[in-house]
Amino acid sequence: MADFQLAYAYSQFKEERSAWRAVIHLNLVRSVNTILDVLGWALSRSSSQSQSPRSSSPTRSPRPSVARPSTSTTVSANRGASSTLTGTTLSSGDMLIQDDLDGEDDLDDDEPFNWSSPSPLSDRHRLLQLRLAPLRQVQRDLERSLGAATTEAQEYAGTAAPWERCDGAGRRPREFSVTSRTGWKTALRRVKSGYNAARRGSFGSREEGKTDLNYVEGEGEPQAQTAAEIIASCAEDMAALWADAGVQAVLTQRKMKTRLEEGPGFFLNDVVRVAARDYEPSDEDVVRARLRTMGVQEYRFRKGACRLDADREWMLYDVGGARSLRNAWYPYFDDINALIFLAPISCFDERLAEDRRVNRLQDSLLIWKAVCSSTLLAKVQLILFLNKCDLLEKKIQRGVQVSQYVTSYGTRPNEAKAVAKYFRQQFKDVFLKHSPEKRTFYSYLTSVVVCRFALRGVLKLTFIGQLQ
Ligand SMILES: Nc1nc2c(ncn2[C@@H]2O[C@H](COP(=O)(O)OP(=O)(O)OP(=O)(O)O)[C@@H](O)[C@H]2O)c(=O)[nH]1
Ligand SMILES: [Mg+2]
Repeated sequence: MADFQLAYAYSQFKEERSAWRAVIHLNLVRSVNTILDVLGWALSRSSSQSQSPRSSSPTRSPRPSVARPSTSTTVSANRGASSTLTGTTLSSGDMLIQDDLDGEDDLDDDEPFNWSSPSPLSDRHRLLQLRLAPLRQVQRDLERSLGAATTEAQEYAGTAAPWERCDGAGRRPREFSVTSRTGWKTALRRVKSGYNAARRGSFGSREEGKTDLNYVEGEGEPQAQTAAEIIASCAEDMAALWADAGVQAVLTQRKMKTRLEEGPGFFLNDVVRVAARDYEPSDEDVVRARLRTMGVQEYRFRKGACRLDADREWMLYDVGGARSLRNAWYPYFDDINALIFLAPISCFDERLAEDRRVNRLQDSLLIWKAVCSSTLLAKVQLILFLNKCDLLEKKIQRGVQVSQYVTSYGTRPNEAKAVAKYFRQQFKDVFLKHSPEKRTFYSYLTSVVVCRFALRGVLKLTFIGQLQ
């Protein structure tokens, strides 16, 4: 969303930019804490291995098994539309997706590391662990000052990997998010100035001015400042942690390295700059930051929407993509000109955070199908962005085989261009089969982080062509 603001409401974007510091700090600290979790787990593994190679951790709690569907599932282009946007109806059809994805959750707590001995971990790593321990509290404080604590739902994201912090049943806590009840913009403003900003938005409706926010006025700023101080004092250790060969070996072995680096909101490569006391986020940082939206956010753009109609006001609604929030989209469907649908096509080998059994690409295609079939949207121009092409390219370059996850891809070349073309065709087939009325298929391959100016061009074309 930040990309849209950057392209169309730059002054507003600039105003909010410094407030993003807390979000970016939170992104950074979350990455470090994730690494510390893996490291802690690996240290306990390596010490128990050195004592008794086959013994398991005494603190290990049993993990429930996840029911898995059979060998592969199919995204159908033939079936009738699902009546809700949360539907995950599967049937035989076009794109076959393998259920057994990368196996990242299949790690056994008892599984030893395949260290080429000796273990790359030592007391130095325990020291780093200790020195970075204050970042746990920093994460909690930042989440609190951004408003999450008051609204976080008790939602769990399936079975946790062994290194993840879990409740007694082995379930992982949900990803940090800011809901529209507080409004992330409000949270940002609060962090920036402690100002009791107007509360806006309400979950699942277009009403404004709801005041169900429960926070202490002015609390955010001091907490964010303290967090920034601690982060600055931990900068060297964070950099050392990320640069450490032993840590990198653990992350690589646990398939965490690329997941972290290619994941959203990754700032560890910029740790020195981001952790500095005088850090001010750049435009690029804000675009790269991850702040999950839950609910619906409203944006107004006046000028610059298009050259031919500079004074027209544009309303843009950004909806949270999480499964539990999709029904909140409906109130917006009856009165819009265009719907921009972003489908991250690099996610063909990933699972939903909300349900680790569901492939992300498959999920996108199913929502796309529901959107295409909706009679409420029959006259709305649908614009499809097949996004995260840069990550798709990276993944393929490091040897990930698409056909291993999307079995229907068959023997087509394992090249980003061909893969993107194939995925685009799947979305197009669904569009053509399920649109209640004849309409043109508009789709664009995008990488919003890498080429935001290209995106800007695309958007201009789209708005001029379709919304006037
Ligand atoms: N590398 C890369 N990262 C991207 C791209 N598009 C988005 N991201 C990153 O993905 C993260 C999530 O982006 P958001 O726009 O917040 O995601 P969202 O789809 O709104 O997700 P919800 O708010 O949960 O619905 C951010 O860290 C972005 O920088 C892309 O094309 N390439
Ligand atoms: Mg969002």
